[in-house]
Amino acid sequence: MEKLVIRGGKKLSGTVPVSGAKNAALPLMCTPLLTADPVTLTNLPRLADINTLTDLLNHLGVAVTIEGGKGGRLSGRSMTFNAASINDTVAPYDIVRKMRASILVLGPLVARAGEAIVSLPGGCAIGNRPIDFHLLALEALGARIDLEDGYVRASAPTGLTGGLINFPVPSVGATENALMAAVLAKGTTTIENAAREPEIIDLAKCLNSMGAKITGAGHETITIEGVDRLHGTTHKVMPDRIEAGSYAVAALMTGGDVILEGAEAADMRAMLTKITEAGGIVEEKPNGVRVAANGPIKGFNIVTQPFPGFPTDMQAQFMALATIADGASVITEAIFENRFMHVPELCRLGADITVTGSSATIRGVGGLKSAPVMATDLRASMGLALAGLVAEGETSVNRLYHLDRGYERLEEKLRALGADIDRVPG
Ligand SMILES: CC(=O)N[C@H]1[C@@H](OP(=O)(O)OP(=O)(O)OC[C@H]2O[C@@H](n3ccc(=O)[nH]c3=O)[C@H](O)[C@@H]2O)O[C@H](CO)[C@@H](O)[C@@H]1O
Ligand SMILES: C=C(OP(=O)(O)O)C(=O)O
Repeated sequence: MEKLVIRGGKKLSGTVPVSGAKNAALPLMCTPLLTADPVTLTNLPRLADINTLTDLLNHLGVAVTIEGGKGGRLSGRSMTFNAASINDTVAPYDIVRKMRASILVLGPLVARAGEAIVSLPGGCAIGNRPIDFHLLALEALGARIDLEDGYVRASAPTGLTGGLINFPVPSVGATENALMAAVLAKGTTTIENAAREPEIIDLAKCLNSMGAKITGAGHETITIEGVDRLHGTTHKVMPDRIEAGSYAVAALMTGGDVILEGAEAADMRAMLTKITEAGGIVEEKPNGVRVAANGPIKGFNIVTQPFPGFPTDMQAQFMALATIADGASVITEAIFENRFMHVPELCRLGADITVTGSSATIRGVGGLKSAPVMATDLRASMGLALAGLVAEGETSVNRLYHLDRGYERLEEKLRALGADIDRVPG
């Protein structure tokens, strides 16, 4: 096992290239299941989750080729997926347990093959994370759902039929599954209370370029006119707004000045507003977004919400920022019931945080002090790495497999900005 060793106190400055978005890439990689033609995705990030989904697609019979790399599965950024035929409709536990987003093969498999048998993903460190909305969506399109031996079987042997899907609360994954199921259904589907995240828009763009007829992506109501078949396409994965936001926080915390190259400010409004409230400078540039410190960090309040609200995937990073603010901040986690696992670890670095229910009160301290810390999930790991960048002494962050799910070449990118950071055997 490896760990990150960070010697805090360096100001970050320069330009950091923003990678393709993990949370856009994963649903996009499921679109090839909907067509017998090849689909090429460019700007794919080099991440463990991309490998896991590649394994699952291979298992289902999708041929995957990696272009532009110097060898090795992590070296390419452009991949072509060819699902000329589907050999298997089972997503096995061994793969699904590594990555919840495996559930995204459910909708496209039922739509194309008339059946999908997917292991129930179960909960994870941040919460229970049921999949009832995914199942509700498929049932609304006429699929029969059975739960057996830890697997969900969805079947529609004569094909899906368009219908009304009304989500109780917006769900990113369930909206994506619903979209990928409805594109090949007979007739019209309406999704009410759809998630409005930019990743949904990216998925709809890709599906439309394959011949789908989707309108309203990015709004609460999405309409899909089913088509008989889809064709291949080439699609560029959107920039990762969560990765970009994480580097924005790094710039502000370290008193630095960083250009987030390729970042899309329009997708990051809620977090950029909080950067400004915390006293940072935000400047939109032709090639991205500049974030710079401008004096002491001020306290701020956050409630996580579905897009366009403040993203839960940035909560841990902003909590790290709040630990060194002048004054108190309150952060309320309203999406996942157990997403404060970084709190005790931040406290080990000297932070002053009290949690009451779903709210954390963070009283800024003069400075953090290094300690070995344990990452519990992806964004918690980034929160701890950010704290390490300002902590006095040498902080080690263990359990890097979480970070490797979602941050491409993290230590390389931070080092290029001036951080003193190494990945070492743990
Ligand atoms: C791969 C990916 O894109 N992951 C993101 C996606 O996860 P994911 O798609 O799993 O998250 P959802 O938007 O579905 O979750 C929103 C809320 O709905 C609940 N829910 C969801 C589905 C369901 O069937 N039943 C149910 O109750 C969840 O427990 C949660 O409380 O959106 C989350 C919320 O922005 C992000 O934190 C994740 O990084
Ligand atoms: C929670 C996350 O991912 P996933 O939904 O894949 O667990 C995340 O990206 O922060």
